[in-house]
Amino acid sequence: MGLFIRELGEFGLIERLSAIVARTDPRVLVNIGDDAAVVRYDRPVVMTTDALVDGVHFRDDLIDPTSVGYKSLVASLSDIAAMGGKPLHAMVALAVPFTEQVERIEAIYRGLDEACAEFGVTIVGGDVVSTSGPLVITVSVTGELVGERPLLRSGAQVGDVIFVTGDVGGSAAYLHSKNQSDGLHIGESDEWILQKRHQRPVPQLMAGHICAQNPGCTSANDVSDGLSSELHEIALASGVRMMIDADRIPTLPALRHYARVVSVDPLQFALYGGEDYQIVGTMNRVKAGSFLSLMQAHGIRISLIGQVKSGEPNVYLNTRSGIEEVPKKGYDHFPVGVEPV
Ligand SMILES: Nc1ncnc2c1ncn2[C@@H]1O[C@H](COP(=O)(O)OP(=O)(O)O)[C@@H](O)[C@H]1O
Ligand SMILES: Cc1ncc(C[n+]2csc(CCOP(=O)(O)OP(=O)(O)O)c2C)c(N)n1
Ligand SMILES: [Mg+2]
Repeated sequence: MGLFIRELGEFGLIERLSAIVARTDPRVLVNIGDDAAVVRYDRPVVMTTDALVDGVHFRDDLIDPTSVGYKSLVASLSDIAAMGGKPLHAMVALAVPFTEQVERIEAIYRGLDEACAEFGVTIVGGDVVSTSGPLVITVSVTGELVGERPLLRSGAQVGDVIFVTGDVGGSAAYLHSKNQSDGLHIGESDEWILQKRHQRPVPQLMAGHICAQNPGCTSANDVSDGLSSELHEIALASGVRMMIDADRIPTLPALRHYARVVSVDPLQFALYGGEDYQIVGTMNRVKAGSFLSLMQAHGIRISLIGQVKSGEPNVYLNTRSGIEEVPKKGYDHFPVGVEPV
């Protein structure tokens, strides 16, 4: 049996956790240990926060605690990327059950630290409280805008092309496979590929920088709730219609293979799954060629998946059998009309 947090106490835990994430950063004037942190920024500040709840955002049998920590930071970095920002500092608030073991929280912090090191972020503070409910990790990140302006959801123009980075649906396919009762639908190497999408998503920071510095990029949104949901957000904020081509939506061979085995349309995962942490956005058609080349020169996979049209804000899918409306579904914490279980 490991050590329980109540044997260590609040301050003992904070001491251990801050040792895991300690780093020196010339921008940090006051680090962990005082009433608040003080940092120095030279440019407009971008800030975001996301809470992750045990049982809702992660579950022991789907993800290891180090990856939970890693992914908790990535979820916020992804929002900063989609705004055209460079993440710099983070705050982490933990609501910890009385029965929690120190080992698990330390593992989460090792994952947070891993992501901090990889993406140049310093954790400058946080909070620890007890709870009679599940573990909640709230990560807030601040950074600076890299370009002259933030990337918004509201700038899409009629005639623009729609782009998405990387591939979508892999994380949701992994969750789906783990929720199958017989669990034998997936080969080992495909499972490993999809597991990585779920457990270790990559925030599209470089793609966000390139978008922010290109005046032809008219809107951007990160894919947390699902491609459909994010496209609907852009359509609504910009007052445009989005038309996407089913055949151009980028999915992994491992996802398509799994989808075939379980007889699910791969687009179900790609459009409505979520937690892809890719960037979807719109781009002036004339500037699209050089934009694509620059992305590719940086090793970023990017696909043009459709066009922006005029009309009532909505999203449509062009398939081989015709054009259909894409429902605005995706991950919703409080779906209307669904009674809690
Ligand atoms: N409790 C809240 N108080 C104030 N603003 C909130 C709250 N929850 C969400 N928001 C804001 O609403 C907007 C949409 O949130 P959300 O759907 O979570 O975006 P995302 O998918 O990018 O994380 C964001 O600007 C977010 O900051
Ligand atoms: C145990 C478990 N069930 C379901 C999911 C899938 N899931 C949970 S939250 C979510 C959407 C993203 O989270 P949210 O809090 O809506 O992020 P935001 O849009 O605010 O960035 C998804 C797809 C998961 N990761 N783990
Ligand atoms: Mg959010």
